[in-house]
Amino acid sequence: MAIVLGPNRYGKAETRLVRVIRDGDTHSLLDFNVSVALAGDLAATHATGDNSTVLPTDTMKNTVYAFAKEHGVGEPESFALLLGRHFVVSQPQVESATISIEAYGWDRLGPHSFAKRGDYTRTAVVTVTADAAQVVSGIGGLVLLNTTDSEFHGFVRDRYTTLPPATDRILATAVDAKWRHLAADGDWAQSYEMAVVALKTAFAETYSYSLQQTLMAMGTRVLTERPEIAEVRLALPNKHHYLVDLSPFDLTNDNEVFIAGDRPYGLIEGTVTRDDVPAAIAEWWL
Ligand SMILES: O=c1[nH]c(=O)c2[nH]c(=O)[nH]c2[nH]1
Repeated sequence: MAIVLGPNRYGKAETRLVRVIRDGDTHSLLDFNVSVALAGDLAATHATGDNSTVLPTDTMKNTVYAFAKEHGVGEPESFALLLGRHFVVSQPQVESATISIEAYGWDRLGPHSFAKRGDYTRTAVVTVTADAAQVVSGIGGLVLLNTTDSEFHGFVRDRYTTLPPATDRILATAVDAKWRHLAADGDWAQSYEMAVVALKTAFAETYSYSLQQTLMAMGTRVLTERPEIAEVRLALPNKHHYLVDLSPFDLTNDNEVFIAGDRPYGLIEGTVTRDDVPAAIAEWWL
């Protein structure tokens, strides 16, 4: 029996980068959280602490900031590809580089004034190897709610089941979604905007008998409308809204007054994929 090192990677997580682009008096702002993870020939440092193939994580952080100045920052997918390719090309021991970016939105208030969008974030996870690149885009924390057109009944009942069947309920969720692109180039801004429109439209337009059905409809809509996307992964928390019992006050409650539940919550997760696309080159998670 031997004990061996299994899969491993390392990098600098959550480098916070704010880049101001000045066009005279009119400025724009990009606000990223960048994580770098490198994998490759790292046996020596794990075995003996021989760091001769270890690019310091501190250097990765510096590279993020220097690239923001030298190359500028645009779409998160483009910046992630630039960084990933740099580490694979410049460091022979690096076999794969995964760059993950969360992009925080700022709404313009004036030529150089902005208000932070407090809700959802845009994400990009790019994996680069010597001969391939994989781009995964996504959104996190997009809260959606339908006040009707949602039912849930016909479910399994056992001796612990108390949930009453619902023929008209609130359906609410905070969408975490990621989608894998077929190619490593594209119009990232347009693709992202239209994928998000597809997710929102499918949520709003689906008459739902379960959040699972809504998940499938959302993933299907993205793939139907966006030929550049191979596969969509969704995690949909069921943000339960409970009808308040107003009968002690001699009041009716015809689906008008709710308690917004916090936890626990149902968590519905699934992948919707085309059946004729190449497999992912690297594992990716939601
Ligand atoms: O859309 C739903 N799916 C479920 O699986 C489930 N389970 C539950 O208690 N409520 C719901 N709602």
